Amino acid sequence: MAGDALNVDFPGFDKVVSNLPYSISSEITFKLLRHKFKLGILMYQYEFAARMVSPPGRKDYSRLTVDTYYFADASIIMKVPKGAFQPAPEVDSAVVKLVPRPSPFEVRDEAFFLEFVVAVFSQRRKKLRNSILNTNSMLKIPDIKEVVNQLPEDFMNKRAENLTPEELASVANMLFDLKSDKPWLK
Ligand SMILES: C[S@@+](CC[C@H](N)C(=O)[O-])C[C@H]1O[C@@H](n2cnc3c(N)ncnc32)[C@H](O)[C@@H]1O
Repeated sequence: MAGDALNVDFPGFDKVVSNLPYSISSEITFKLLRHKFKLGILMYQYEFAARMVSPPGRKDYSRLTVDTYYFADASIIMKVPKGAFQPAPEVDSAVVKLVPRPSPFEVRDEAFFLEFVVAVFSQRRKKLRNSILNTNSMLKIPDIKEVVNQLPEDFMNKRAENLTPEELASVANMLFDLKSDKPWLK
């Protein structure tokens, strides 16, 4: 493959091994996760790798974490200190193993779920109720104020950063059903 990895269509492959350009870690990872492959061994800046595998409730837990978990099992298999390179860079690195698999939780609509995750993590310090209200230009839910009042109170009062991927998916599923005129509430 030749060219800008962000602009060319990836060819078919089973395995990807790469010392990635750290400046495009996010874009390349989101693109890769949406590609079909069996195994990835990828080196990232350590802080980025930590965000890929963070548990909920930590500062590293992010859209990247949930997106990664939705598409793949990810684990840090090796920390690579800056001193391993000559000349030494300014940052530590980590090798991540990515094993794509079906999502461990059900989403009613993949595109909507992934957009919901982008929306609520764009306001990660806000309670879910407000982050949904504030990002409805992305989510496009009719009668959003009424809808959020009917969603589970305990989820609405938490921040996205404190909800597991499964919990986020359950809220996204309820919203999607309401949006598609299939009220689960009645
Ligand atoms: C960290 S270096 C790794 C170089 C080499 N593979 C190695 O392991 O020594 C990342 C490489 O990605 C290239 N690169 C940066 N942005 C790219 C892009 N958008 N598409 C393709 N390659 C890119 C850089 O030029 C650089 O050669």
